Amino acid sequence: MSTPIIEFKNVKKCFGETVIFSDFNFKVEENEIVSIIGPSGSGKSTLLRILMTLEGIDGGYINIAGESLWHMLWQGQYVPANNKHLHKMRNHLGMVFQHFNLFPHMTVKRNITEAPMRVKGISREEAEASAERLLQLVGLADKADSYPNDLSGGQKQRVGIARALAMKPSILLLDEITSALDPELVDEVLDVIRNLVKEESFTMLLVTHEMYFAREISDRVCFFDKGAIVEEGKPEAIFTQPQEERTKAFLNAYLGQ
Ligand SMILES: Nc1ncnc2c1ncn2[C@@H]1O[C@H](COP(=O)(O)OP(=O)(O)OP(=O)(O)O)[C@@H](O)[C@H]1O
Repeated sequence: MSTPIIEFKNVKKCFGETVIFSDFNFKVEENEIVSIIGPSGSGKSTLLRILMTLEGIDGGYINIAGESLWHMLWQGQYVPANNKHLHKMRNHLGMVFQHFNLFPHMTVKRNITEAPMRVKGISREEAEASAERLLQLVGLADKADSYPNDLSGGQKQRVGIARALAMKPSILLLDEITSALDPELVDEVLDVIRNLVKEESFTMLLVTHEMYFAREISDRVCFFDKGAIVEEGKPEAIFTQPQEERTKAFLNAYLGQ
C-alpha cells in the first residue's frame, strides 16, 4: 500500500480538562475525497485546525506525505518541529473556512496574492497572474478590484476558495464552507468545488452538513462522534445502509429517514 498522505496516529487533544480526542487514528490516501459528518461539538473542525497547525496536539503523531507534522523525536522526547519544517509542512495544505476570514481592507485580488507573495516569495506579477486565473475559475473575474464587504456571502466564499488554491496545496481542507450562507447561495459555492474535482485530482478533507453534497462528491464518508470515527465507508453504504445506531440516529435527524 502507498503511504497515506494524511495519517493521525494515537492523537490526543484536550482543551483544558475537556478531552476532544483520546486516541485518534485516521488515514487519507492521496487523491481521496473524504467527508466528515457528525454532530455539533464532536471535534470535526478541531481535526482540520490541527492539520493546519492552528491547534497543537497533546500526544501521538500526525504525518503528512510521510513526514511528521508537529512532533519529532529528539533525544527520547517529543518536541515541536522547527519553524522551517513547519513552514514546509504547511505548504501541503490549504484551508477554506466557514466564516471566509478575508481581509476587509484588501481588495479581492490582494486577498489572493498576499500569502503567495509573503509566504512563498512569489513575485507580484506571477501572483497576480495566478489570482486572475483563479478568479476566472471561481467565476469572479470582474471582482478583482472589489473589497470583500461589497460581495455576497457566496462570492466571499468563492474568493476564500481561490485564496486557498493560490498556495497550490496538495491537500484542500474545507470546514463547513457553506454553513454561513443563505440557502440560495450554497450551490454557487459547491459548484466551484464540483468543477474543481472534475478538472483535477485533489486530496480533499471536508467537514460538511450538506449531506447530499457529501454523498455526491466523496470517495469515503466518515461519521464522527465524540472525537472518534464511529462508522465509515462509501457514500452509498453510509447513507443508505448505516450499520451503527448513532449513525442511523444522526442521519434520521438530518435527512428525516
Ligand atoms: N479553542 C478552544 N478552546 C476550548 N474549547 C474548544 C476550542 N475549540 C473547540 N473547543 C471545543 O471542542 C469541542 C469540539 O469543537 P469543534 O468545533 O471541533 O466541533 P465540531 O464537530 O466542528 O462542531 P460544529 O459542527 O458545531 O462546528 C467543542 O466542545 C468546542 O466547544
